[in-house]
Amino acid sequence: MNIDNLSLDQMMGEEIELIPLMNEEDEKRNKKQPIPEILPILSLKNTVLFPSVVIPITAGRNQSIKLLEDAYKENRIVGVVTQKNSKIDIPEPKDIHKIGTVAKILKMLKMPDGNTTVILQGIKRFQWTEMLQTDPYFKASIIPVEEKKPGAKNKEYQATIESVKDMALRIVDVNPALPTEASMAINNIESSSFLINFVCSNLNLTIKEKQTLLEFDNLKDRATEILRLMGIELQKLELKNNIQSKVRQDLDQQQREYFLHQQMKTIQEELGGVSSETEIEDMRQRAKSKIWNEETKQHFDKEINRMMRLNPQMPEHSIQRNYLEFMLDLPWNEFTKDDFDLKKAQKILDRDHFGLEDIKERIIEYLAVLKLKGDMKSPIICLYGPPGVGKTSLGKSVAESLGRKYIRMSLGGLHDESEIRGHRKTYIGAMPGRILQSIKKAGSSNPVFILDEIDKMGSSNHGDPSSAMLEVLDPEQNFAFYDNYLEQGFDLSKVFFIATANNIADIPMPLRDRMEMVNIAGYTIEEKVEIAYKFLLPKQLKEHGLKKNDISLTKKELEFLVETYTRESGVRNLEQQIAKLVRSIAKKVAMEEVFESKLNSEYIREVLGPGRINDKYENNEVPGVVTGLAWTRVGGDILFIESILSKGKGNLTITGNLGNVMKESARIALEYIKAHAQELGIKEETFDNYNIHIHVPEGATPKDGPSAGITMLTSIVSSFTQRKVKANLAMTGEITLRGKVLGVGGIKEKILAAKRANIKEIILSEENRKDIAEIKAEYIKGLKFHYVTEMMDVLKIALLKQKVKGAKTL
Ligand SMILES: Nc1ncnc2c1ncn2[C@@H]1O[C@H](COP(=O)(O)OP(=O)(O)OP(=O)(O)O)[C@@H](O)[C@H]1O
Repeated sequence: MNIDNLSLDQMMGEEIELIPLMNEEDEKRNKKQPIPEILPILSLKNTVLFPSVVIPITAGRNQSIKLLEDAYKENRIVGVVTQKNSKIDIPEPKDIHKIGTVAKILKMLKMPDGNTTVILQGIKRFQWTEMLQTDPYFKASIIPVEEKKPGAKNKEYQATIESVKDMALRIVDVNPALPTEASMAINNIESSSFLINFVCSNLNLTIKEKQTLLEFDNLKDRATEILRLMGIELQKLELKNNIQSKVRQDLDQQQREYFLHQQMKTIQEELGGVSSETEIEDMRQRAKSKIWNEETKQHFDKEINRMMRLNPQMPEHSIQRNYLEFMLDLPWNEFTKDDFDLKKAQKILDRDHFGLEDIKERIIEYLAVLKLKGDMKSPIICLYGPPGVGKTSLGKSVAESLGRKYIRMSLGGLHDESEIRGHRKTYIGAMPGRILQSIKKAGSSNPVFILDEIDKMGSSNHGDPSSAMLEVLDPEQNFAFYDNYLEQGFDLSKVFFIATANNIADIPMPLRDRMEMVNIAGYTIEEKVEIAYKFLLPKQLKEHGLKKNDISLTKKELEFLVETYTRESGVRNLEQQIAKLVRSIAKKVAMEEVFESKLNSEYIREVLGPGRINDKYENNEVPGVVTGLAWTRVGGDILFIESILSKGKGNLTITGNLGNVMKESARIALEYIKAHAQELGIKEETFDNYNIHIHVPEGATPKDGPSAGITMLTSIVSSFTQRKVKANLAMTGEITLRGKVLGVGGIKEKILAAKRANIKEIILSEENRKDIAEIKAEYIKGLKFHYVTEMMDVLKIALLKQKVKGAKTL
């Protein structure tokens, strides 16, 4: 047996007329309807019928069908109650509620499936008192139960009714399952009790809740309760709607993105480009051949998965792609095989460089240790010396002889630590550090890596690059060099670093401690001529596409070239001058002009211009002019110190763009001379009657340092005594007020410069004797050294008894 609600469709079937809504009149009529004292009782499983409400019912149980048929034939009045438990098929009197609603059968239809459908309208509530019959259906004696309805003037009740109406309309509004016509129906309801019962009947409530509502005797209480239940329902509906719309939005967004991605992929493929998926797949394939440790592998997987999640149109996508490309491009644990044939190495070094025997030997020793020990733990070599002496090119030869890749990185002007270590990749425009960029370029993890101009590295508020360099150069740390961009340690321990510098004093101390310093001082004129003859000229001829006998330059012409057109310790400028000459001939060859392949000094002058006469020792005819030796970043040089007396009040003037230390030397010298005037044969009043002016040409070049001390001393004494300075003499040394001569630096370069300038004798501090001992005999051939400790000794050697021609009497 089965009693169910009729669906809306069925209700709208042809044979059912639409039941007009209840108005006050209908209600009154209903109330007056006589109710018999004994009624057939129809039990419903899932429905509670409220007074005045019209509902369709389908009866499936035989008893119910019989009941309805009998009642329909009689007065069409039945008592409708709800079962306490809807699961019971054949209920007994104890299984049904006591309170129900008397109903009128408005219509009865026989359905094709054998069921009977009736349209019932609730009339008023009742309570059954005694069950008189249970077979074939329930029949019981009943008493009507009146409802208490507050009057029209009860404001609270009216307000509650208004709220019920508003709330009902809102529920219709937010519940997508309800047709919008429902709000029209609600608006048309005039009777307050019908409104309450209509809402009770149609609201989505449990049967138990509906039965409780039905059992409220006071309509106001029923209204209040329904209001509460509607509030809950409304909240539930709104929550559900919110969730649904959010889910829908998320889905819409995802679908949209998926759709757009697909479109983009197709467009990219049409244009012949590579889609992001293909790119990622390529990268995964490339990663398979990489020699990575577990940690790096995991890192790569994590990062590539991240890339997959990124939208290819977003800038993050290309940042991520660049990062992964960089990881893949780096030569992780990829090495070139070393060639440890040291004889061959020696040959290559000799083939490319003239002289430099000590340095070459040191390099071969280094390679020997590398061959035997197999690691690079020995300190890094730093070649230092003036520009153009072959520091960088030596590194290149080392790379060739070992069969390693060669890279050079200039550290000059580097101020920022991140240039070495890179920027964290979260920054826009972030890049890896230059060390790893160079390694990537080299394509192997063990190249010969020249760190050029390590002394020119500065520091700024962006951090000190030298601290990052410490990690690079320290064999204990560089097996896991951390680059901020890569976010991984990279092994630099197999890299053969060679650093170069011009001035070791400018290399930060901690860096200097980690390197083995090897000095390349510079070349003598003879050596330069040899280098030009054997290396630079053939190299330039080759570079300009000329044949060997297109140009012939004898050593004599080369010497002229060196002396007239270059002023340097190295050979870079010389190489440039040779290149100019070679170019001039190349032009003639190309234009098929007739030319003389043997280049003489006239031709050189024609191409290179008048040239400049190098500073050479001049003469000793003028008092107060003494030759000093200076050290500059470009090597050694000679310099003249001049002093002159003029009538005055004993003032000292110093010119020539001198630094403080040099000015102090002048003052020390003068005070020393004043203190020892008698010994030196100078009248004391001379100091008060004459001004002395000391000048060091060339004024445009800044000069500083203490090494001109003895030169200034000699110059001032020569001016005050008008004594001649020994011919072809030069000197260098620091002075003290006590009269001592201290040692100075840059001796090798100074000696070379002195030789070039035609100096024959040199005064040095005793402390510098050891430096001279280190210089090869051929460099100092023809030079005479005087080692002194006292300033008086300098004067004894430097000043002749003889006065200059036309000497003044002071
Ligand atoms: N002893 C030498 N034999 C042959 N060629 C040399 C020698 N010394 C230098 N050269 C040549 O001189 C040129 C300049 O040398 P290189 O660039 O190595 O100088 P550098 O000392 O590294 O200078 P910088 O300090 O400016 O870097 C190169 O072409 C190099 O081959």
